[in-house]
Amino acid sequence: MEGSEMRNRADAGPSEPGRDTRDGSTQTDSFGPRLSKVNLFTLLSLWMELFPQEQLEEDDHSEVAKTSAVFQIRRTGLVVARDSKVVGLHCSGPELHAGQAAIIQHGASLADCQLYFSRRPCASCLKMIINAGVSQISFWPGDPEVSMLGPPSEAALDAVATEKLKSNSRPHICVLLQPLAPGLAQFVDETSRECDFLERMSDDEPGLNTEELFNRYGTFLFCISTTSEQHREILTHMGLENFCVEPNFSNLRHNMGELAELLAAVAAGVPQQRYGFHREQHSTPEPSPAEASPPPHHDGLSQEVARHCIIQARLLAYRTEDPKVGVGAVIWAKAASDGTGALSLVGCGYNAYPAGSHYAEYPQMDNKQEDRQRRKYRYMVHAEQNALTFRSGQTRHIKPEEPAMLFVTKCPCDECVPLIRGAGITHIYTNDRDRDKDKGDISYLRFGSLKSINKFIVSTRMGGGSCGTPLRWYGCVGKHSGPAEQESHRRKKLCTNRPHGPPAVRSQNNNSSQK
Ligand SMILES: Nc1ccn([C@@H]2O[C@H](COP(=O)(O)OP(=O)(O)OP(=O)(O)O)[C@@H](O)[C@H]2O)c(=O)n1
Repeated sequence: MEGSEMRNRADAGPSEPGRDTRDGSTQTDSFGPRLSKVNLFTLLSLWMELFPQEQLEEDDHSEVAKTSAVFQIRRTGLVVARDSKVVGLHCSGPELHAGQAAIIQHGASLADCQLYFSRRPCASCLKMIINAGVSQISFWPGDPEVSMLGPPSEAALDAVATEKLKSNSRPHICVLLQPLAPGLAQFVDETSRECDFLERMSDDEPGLNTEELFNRYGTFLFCISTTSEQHREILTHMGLENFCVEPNFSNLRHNMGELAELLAAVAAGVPQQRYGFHREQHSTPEPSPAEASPPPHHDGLSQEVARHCIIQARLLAYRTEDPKVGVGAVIWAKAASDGTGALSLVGCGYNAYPAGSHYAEYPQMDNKQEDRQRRKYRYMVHAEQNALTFRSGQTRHIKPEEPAMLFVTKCPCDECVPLIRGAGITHIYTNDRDRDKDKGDISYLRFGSLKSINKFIVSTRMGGGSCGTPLRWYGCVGKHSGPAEQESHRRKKLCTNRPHGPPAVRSQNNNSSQK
């Protein structure tokens, strides 16, 4: 392992200092514990591995598929970060591995980037990535891309080659896992159960058992499902013997388990069934249930892909710096052709104070604070604004011929609508809970009159939810109003008056924030 470093930060202390609570005494709400950047990137890479797979084209790819099966090539997810900002989200496709897709898209601009893989990449990917001059390669310490659970010969050859590449390379090749901030797992679990998507369903179908729906989808694990013995064997073959000794091994499995459960909880908050994004029709009355049968696909984007992307946005929201409301946004354009089908990342972000600033220096109050100077609104950069500012690079300017899709966990506000339109976004996927509200310092009045952009609003299937059941569409003005809505609005917050949980964790210096 000369020249490279295998680091386990699994037993490092909290990744970020505690939040400055100078104003805490007057704050009734405070955002919960925060996801560390390393863990966000790790989670996004794991989630990318599950990007809905495009159908293999029989003629072109069947041979590739057969070869992959023989060599047990596992699908892999990849996050490319530059200066701690996500500039690429990739996954293996029918033909290209995730690492190869990244090389094709970014080329030499991978230099000095940090790569987060959901599996240790195979030697053919690794050599190209090292060659591109990346500064760091981190991978999830489970079964590698050339699976150790398959035929041994290929895996053994690949393991020898990757070890040699590691020992001769400049970039740090390592395992980076951080423990979750205290209380984060519980916070994510609670907020996922109260997620807008589940909440909307229970509002509309009061009898619906959302708890059951939540639990049903919360089961996938990343190499946590292998037995301890198998896992030890895999680690040993990968040259990670140092993880096999106690207490390292238990710490590693514990940290992996926590992250996998967190991802499962976030994904479970956006159920696959009884739910979907549906295009809002302009100037036409809401169709009756009998007429309403939106196709499963719209503009070529399946419900599965839309769900996948909004879950990415929800993961980003757990990096918020807003004391009250976490919002995440991700923008994809139709362009590339790796495992993401025809999608290529434009940018992503979450709501936060301006990059490089000290959180505590800024007002943090909401509009319940009478002194307007102490309100956060003039300082907080919105999720969409960060996603548009920190795009993936020159190549990711939004081109008129490439439909650009924004997935955002909260309805765009009046400050963001002109930016979104001006940037050339063609599709918005969101929910419409605050739509048409004027809250004084922030208002949501312009979204409704936005006609030039296709709007897809989360809606739920009515009356049993079998595939043939007609759908009822939402996105209608003023649907939620009155005390019930206000109560529901109060509960919708990612964190509102949490009865328990540890003190909030906050970075005082957000130099490295993804903006
Ligand atoms: N599309 C949006 C909408 C809102 N925000 C974020 O959400 C915050 C405002 O949230 P909102 O719920 O409208 O207002 P609050 O005053 O926080 O809460 P309340 O509902 O109690 O008024 C903004 O500061 C911003 O951080 C965002 O990032 N992107």
